[in-house]
Amino acid sequence: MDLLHNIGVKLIWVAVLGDWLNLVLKWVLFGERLYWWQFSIACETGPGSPSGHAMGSAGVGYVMVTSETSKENHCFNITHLRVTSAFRCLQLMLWMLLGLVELLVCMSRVYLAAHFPHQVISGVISGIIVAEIFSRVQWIYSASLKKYVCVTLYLLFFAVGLYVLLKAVGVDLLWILAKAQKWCISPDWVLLDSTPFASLLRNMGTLFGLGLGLHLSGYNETAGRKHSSSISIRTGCIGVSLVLLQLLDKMTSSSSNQLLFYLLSFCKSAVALVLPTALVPGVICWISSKSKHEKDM
Ligand SMILES: O=P(O)(O)OC[C@H]1O[C@@H](O)[C@H](O)[C@@H](O)[C@@H]1O
Repeated sequence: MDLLHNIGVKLIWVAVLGDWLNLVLKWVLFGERLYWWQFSIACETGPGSPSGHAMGSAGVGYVMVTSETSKENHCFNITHLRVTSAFRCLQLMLWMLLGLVELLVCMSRVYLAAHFPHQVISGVISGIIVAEIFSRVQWIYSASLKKYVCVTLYLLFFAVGLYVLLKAVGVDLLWILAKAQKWCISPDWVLLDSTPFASLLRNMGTLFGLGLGLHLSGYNETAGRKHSSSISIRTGCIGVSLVLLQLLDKMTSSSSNQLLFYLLSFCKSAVALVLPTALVPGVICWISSKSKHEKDM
């Protein structure tokens, strides 16, 4: 397993678990929002505390900066005692960049009146905590498909169970959805894909897709199609994956049937991970090895 592979895996785990935790915290904390219904991009259907935008960007940004600085450490081949000034400068610049990005994200959410200041600050802090916890977790890099399926099901049933349990005792966790439907200036602004269950299914699809993609790419490698060596093959995989992901992103499903919408949301997110991790590299390597074989004959 190389370093870049591990960084990619950690990024997705932090993004998914961070967003899942954001959903649970929002349900538990019941955070009110300000006047979020006055802008289309801020007409959110989930409670306000902690901010999902602040939490997600902080968690993912923290992983990127810490991984990049340790990767540079690896590239420069330097010991802890002999850290060069260029390396320190790079570290400082990356941390400053992350600070600036977070400042802009938080200010924009408060400016749009989607959040109170304490909600964006708690979002940044909780995002960093999630990322820091995952920097100590090692089993994610070698988790089997079975483990991915178990974690996906556990997270899904935990969130749905919490919703059903609280509903049974008279607490409606979707209270802010009704508010959005009542107050957002245009009904078109209330998008089904911003609802808590759409976000839950999207995250579960992403985690399952990652597990499936890694499992299939492991199968590709044992089948002799090693797709990590050639730069041209890697570039081809990135290019084709980006085009296919753009096409996938453009696919929308009708929101008239909510259950079907959530199911398709799960499938779309899973496919978005299987494509670049297994399908595209597998097919490109198969084509290239076939043409090489034909040339040799
Ligand atoms: O809490 P915020 O900053 O308004 O963010 C809301 C977003 O939070 C994310 O966690 C969800 O995945 C999105 O579906 C949702 O739109």
